[in-house]
Amino acid sequence: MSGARPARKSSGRDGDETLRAFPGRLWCVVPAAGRGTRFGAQRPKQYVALAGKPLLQWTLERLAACERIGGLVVALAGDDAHWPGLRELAGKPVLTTVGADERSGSVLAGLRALPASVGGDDYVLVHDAARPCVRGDDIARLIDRGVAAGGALLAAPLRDTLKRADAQTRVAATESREARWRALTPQLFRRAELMDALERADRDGVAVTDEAMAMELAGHRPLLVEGAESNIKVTTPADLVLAEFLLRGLRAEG
Ligand SMILES: Nc1ccn([C@@H]2O[C@H](COP(=O)(O)OP(=O)(O)OP(=O)(O)O)[C@@H](O)[C@H]2O)c(=O)n1
Ligand SMILES: C[C@](O)(CO)[C@H](O)COP(=O)(O)O
Repeated sequence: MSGARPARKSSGRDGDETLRAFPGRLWCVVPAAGRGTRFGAQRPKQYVALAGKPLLQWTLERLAACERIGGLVVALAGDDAHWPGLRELAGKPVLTTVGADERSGSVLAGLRALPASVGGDDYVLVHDAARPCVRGDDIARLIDRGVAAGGALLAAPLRDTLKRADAQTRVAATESREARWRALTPQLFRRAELMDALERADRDGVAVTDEAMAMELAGHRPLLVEGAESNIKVTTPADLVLAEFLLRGLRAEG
């Protein structure tokens, strides 16, 4: 990413000349306002170098390359000093807004910053900036099955034996892995329903860790759509090594 510019709240007017999002394609909100505490780098992990580019650049490029996505809204930290001022990727508009102290708040800010042309009943995607290895075919399958189901998320079935630990990190119990899945992103919901669910969780003081949790609390039953195990979330430095390996494989696939 070229020279950094401070994050600023984009209004619909900012990208009017490119807001003609590709007809029939969905907008994607990208929460990218985290601090990367568990990663422990000098800069927020979304800006650490990954295969020669900032991690966030990979994620945004992979989303913009997806045929089914028409525009991106990136929620940035108010003091983000690394954002390069992108306004377009692959001919698709890139808008920004200021995120919040929690991921759910950043997602809500992104939903609010979507162009007015995105109606309340329109489906939108939410994808972590920290997941640079997402596959376009997974996104397409999520959209096709999620729209039919009224909302969905990519997920991976738990394949390891699951242990619960006591305070001394010793096995307290072995938990069933039957019907247990790991939630991934993107997650796909109607704009208004998701905003209502997130606002309701916030009012109720419930800390939701993904969009589907907020939707479940609001009475919805999102569909799990199996996604690639390679769609990892970069949380610690060890994940970055794996992400570089996975990206190389994705590039080899073309
Ligand atoms: N207040 C926040 C917190 C997180 N995120 C984003 O949500 C995604 C998943 O969050 P996580 O992996 O937990 O990132 P961090 O919160 O930065 O990591 P940590 O918890 O280690 O600080 C990331 O793309 C992150 O930038 C966000 O937009 N706003
Ligand atoms: C949204 C998510 O990636 C689904 O697994 C996860 O909940 C994010 O958690 P984090 O602690 O904010 O990284």
